[in-house]
Amino acid sequence: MADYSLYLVTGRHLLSHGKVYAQALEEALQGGVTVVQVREKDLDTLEFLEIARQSKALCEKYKVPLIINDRIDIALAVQADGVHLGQTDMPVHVARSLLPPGALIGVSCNNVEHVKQAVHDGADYIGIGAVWSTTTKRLTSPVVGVRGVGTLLDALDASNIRTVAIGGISSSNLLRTLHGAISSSGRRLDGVAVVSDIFASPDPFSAAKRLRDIISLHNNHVLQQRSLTEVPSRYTPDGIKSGIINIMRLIRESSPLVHQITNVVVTNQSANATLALGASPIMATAPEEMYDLSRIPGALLINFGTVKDKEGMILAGQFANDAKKPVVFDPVGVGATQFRKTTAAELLGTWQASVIKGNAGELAALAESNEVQSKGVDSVGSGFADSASFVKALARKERCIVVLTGPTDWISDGDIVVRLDNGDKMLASITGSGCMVGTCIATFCAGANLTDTGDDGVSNMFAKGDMLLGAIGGVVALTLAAEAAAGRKDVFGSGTFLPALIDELSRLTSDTVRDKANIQVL
Ligand SMILES: Cc1ncc(COP(=O)(O)OP(=O)(O)O)c(N)n1
Ligand SMILES: Cc1nc(C(=O)O)sc1CCOP(=O)(O)O
Repeated sequence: MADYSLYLVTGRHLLSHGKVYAQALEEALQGGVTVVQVREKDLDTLEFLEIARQSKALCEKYKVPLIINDRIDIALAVQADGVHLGQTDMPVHVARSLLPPGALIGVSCNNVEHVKQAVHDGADYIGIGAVWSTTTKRLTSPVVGVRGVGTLLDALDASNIRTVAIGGISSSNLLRTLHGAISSSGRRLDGVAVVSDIFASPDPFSAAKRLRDIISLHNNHVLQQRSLTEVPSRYTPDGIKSGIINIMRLIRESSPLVHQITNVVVTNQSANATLALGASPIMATAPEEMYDLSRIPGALLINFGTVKDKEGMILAGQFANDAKKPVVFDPVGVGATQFRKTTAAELLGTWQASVIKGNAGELAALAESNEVQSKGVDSVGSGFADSASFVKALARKERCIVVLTGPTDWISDGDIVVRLDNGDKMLASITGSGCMVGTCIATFCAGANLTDTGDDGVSNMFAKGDMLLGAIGGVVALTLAAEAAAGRKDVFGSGTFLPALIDELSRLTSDTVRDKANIQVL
């Protein structure tokens, strides 16, 4: 069976200055390309044939399948291994009847209908694109996005058709592409198809090798995760409490930076909550400072309550991913407007969140579920019928920790679900308590980021440390502080509750966590 993992699509016009086609192709093959497609859109037949012949000789030398784009006659003439067909090219069954038995046929797919048709037609593989925007080809269909690729993979059902993503893939977004493109049942891409990042490079060998190394890193990570069959002992209620206490100590000792791009309503109280926990807040929004901030140990919170600063949010998340810093995403009011939905999709398509936190209405909107509605930033009704299954499924889909807040808080990494029953109804009487949960989660994730053990799957590819523990710690800290504040004699209402809440965050002790945190692991 063909290995689609690094699928090169050529294009002679893209060659870097002074490069010769055959030389560039051979360097790419030496760098680890596993399939080659010859794609020439503006060559006469004779020139195309010559390029295809050269490609065939090199592909044979490196034992790599050769695919020809669009042209069945050329594929037949050079005895290529197959063809790639677009939606307006020759139908699969006609191509099949012309090609020798066993020929590979690939089809371009941009939406679920294309995918279903390709399965029905018996294609061998599909090219899903464009996953990112690209300048190599003028796109006539919308960009699918990393999360959209997962939706197309859902449409493959049990078929054994192979899949590659194409469009704008480079070494800077490959890991995000491989990690984020996953179906609800856990089906992943078989590979990625790349044009310019390899073929326009002055050094196609190094360009292909860089991509190859990222693919190996991702594959190793997947294998490592598969070998984790049991719930690790640190995720018993007592294990979790010990983990939270350890993170609390680390935050107080090391005071990590918690960079927060948040909304104007809560900026002040979020900064104070961060300080109360022992960390250092910075509420910076200018795109120009995102790189420098990402180099300082800590975590990033992106709360789009007043949806501004999108450029800064995009850059901050990308830099944080590069630096393996936690990214906590609080999509405040995402169900309220189409603009918020589009913005959330764009952000989540660009970087990998470590934790997504929201109320039932917000998370329903993100998951495109109608089970719970929102009114502005608030959730309407009593929530999900089965909150545990909901958070687990969303965590699997978004490839991160999901925190569903409410009278009971539910947290999942896609395998384990944790139920937390602390807090006080006074939290609902102040504005921004949900945003403060996000801040506390980001602060605990910053602490967890300092504890990376690098073993048994704790470290993930985009943020070092145990993000599940960080998310639980943040919720536990705020809800226990709320209980303590609400029980104080000097608290008479929401006006005195807020400062008491900040005080109690700073006074939170190991004993309180051990004795009062109400944690169940499901
Ligand atoms: C692997 C792969 N996927 C998609 C395409 C695009 O093919 P098509 O839709 O035929 O468009 P053109 O390449 O002809 O512009 C591809 N070539 N390879
Ligand atoms: C040939 C092609 N097909 C696409 C599709 O969406 O079907 S995108 C694309 C060009 C991909 O080039 P690059 O890797 O340089 O971005």
